[in-house]
Amino acid sequence: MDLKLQQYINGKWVDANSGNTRTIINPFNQEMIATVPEGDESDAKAAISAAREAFDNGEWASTPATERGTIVNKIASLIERDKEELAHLESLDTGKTVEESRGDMEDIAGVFRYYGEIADKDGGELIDSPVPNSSSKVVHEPVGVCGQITPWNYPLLQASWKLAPALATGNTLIMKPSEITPLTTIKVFELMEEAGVPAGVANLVLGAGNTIGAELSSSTDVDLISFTGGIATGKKIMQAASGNVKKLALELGGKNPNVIFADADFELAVDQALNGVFFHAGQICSAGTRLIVEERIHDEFVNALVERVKKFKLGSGFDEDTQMGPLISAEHLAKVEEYVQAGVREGATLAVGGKRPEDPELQSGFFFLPTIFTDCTTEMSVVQDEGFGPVITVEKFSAEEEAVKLANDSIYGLAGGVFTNDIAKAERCAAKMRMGTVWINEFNLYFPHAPWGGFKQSGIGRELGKLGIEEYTETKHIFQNLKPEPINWF
Ligand SMILES: NC(=O)c1ccc[n+]([C@@H]2O[C@H](COP(=O)([O-])OP(=O)(O)OC[C@H]3O[C@@H](n4cnc5c(N)ncnc54)[C@H](O)[C@@H]3O)[C@@H](O)[C@H]2O)c1
Ligand SMILES: C[N+](C)(C)CC=O
Repeated sequence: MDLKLQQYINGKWVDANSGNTRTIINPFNQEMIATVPEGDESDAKAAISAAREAFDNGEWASTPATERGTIVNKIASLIERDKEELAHLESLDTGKTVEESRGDMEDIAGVFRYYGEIADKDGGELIDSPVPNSSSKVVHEPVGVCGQITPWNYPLLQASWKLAPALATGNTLIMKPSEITPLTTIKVFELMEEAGVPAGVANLVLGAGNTIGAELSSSTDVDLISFTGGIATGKKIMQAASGNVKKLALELGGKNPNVIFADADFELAVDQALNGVFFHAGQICSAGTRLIVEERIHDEFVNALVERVKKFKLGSGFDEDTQMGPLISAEHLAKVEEYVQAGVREGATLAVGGKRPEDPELQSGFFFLPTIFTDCTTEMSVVQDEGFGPVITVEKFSAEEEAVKLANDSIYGLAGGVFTNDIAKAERCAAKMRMGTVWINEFNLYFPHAPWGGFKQSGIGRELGKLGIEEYTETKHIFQNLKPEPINWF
């Protein structure tokens, strides 16, 4: 593998201080793909200190935004140049199909391009000061040293949403990718070095969350933590970050409703409902795993889903006809199995799937059959909890208000969908659905220009779009008295 397989701290490629390593495996066949350093708190501290020094010396923050934008744009071009290699690495590491990974790499290049282009578009704002003989302006400055922690399901995509705006706005950073999927993030650090990101500005530490992630979250030298991952980890990070009242951006989980009205285009809704869940084997924060179907079409809709699901081709992400790859790990597979068993115990009906496949060719991988539960009710754990696997629950409704109530009956509020040909009805539902993204006659679409994030326990803050830049800036008001005079109070 033509990859450095090291950490990147203060402009140098280094092993872990302890000399420890971790083996990275392919979830399709459990073969070893690579051995990478397993850093710990001491590596995190070295990276924090490099990022602190690089921020405090002021060089990167005071580099003209146009120049920073040029570097971020160059990273986009290098990702486009190395797209095939990156897609191959992502599929090896995650098991997703190489076609999906290619799409991810295009999205990732697009994110760097978007932030590269808008890096120099914020010239601040002049305020019409109410005080005579004064000037008043608002400027945006980088937050400082940013800790960035990412999950395994979209390793490089989630990293790009953090790296690109942080660099464009003049911050310095320490990235910690998921310990089980670090390869494409390592590769992008090679590309960032090639693009001219100065030493110390972007640092990469590899290893576990409870060591490196915890150090980043609690360090008083880190000014902001941007985290994407599960709710339980997000809560720990919030607590650890309180020590120095860090700024926090949290992108957490979802149990996302997809409301299908009887007047929807039937074939479109079936197709999008399947894509919305089974893409990447359901390991998507915004997967539409909670189907809410109008009673009149419920049976026909479920039958159509089941017939399509039975024909899915599971296999290696590198086989052209594979539609769904494995889950990420043995541990995650065991969690999904337990989640499904809980659904059965609680009285949901298994319409299809519910177990590992029997195909001998899939026995070395972490495969789980696409699964549909019917007869679901809101209090069931499979309806309320994020399973993060290829599992749909189906509930019925008969009135619009009931559909919206079901959709909102969740601790989550990441995303949701509505399928109907009645545009007024779609707009009414979208207005009442309490989530960060609502798709109408669409599911799981995102692009760099529009913000992404969750209501309720799905998170705090927004990534992407102009709000994605705001996460990485502090706002400063500068007031100048142009005719100063003593106040003569004391
Ligand atoms: N909202 C979004 O945009 C979005 C996107 C992708 C994934 N997710 C969510 O991510 C979850 C799946 O990812 P996961 O299993 O990797 O999540 P996770 O919370 O287990 O791990 C995420 C990251 O946090 C690190 N971590 C673990 N413990 C930590 C600690 N104590 N302190 C600091 N860091 C720690 C991990 O090492 C990893 O890098 C799902 O819940 C999914 O919905 C959300
Ligand atoms: C945010 N997204 C949809 C790219 C990945 C969620 O897991």
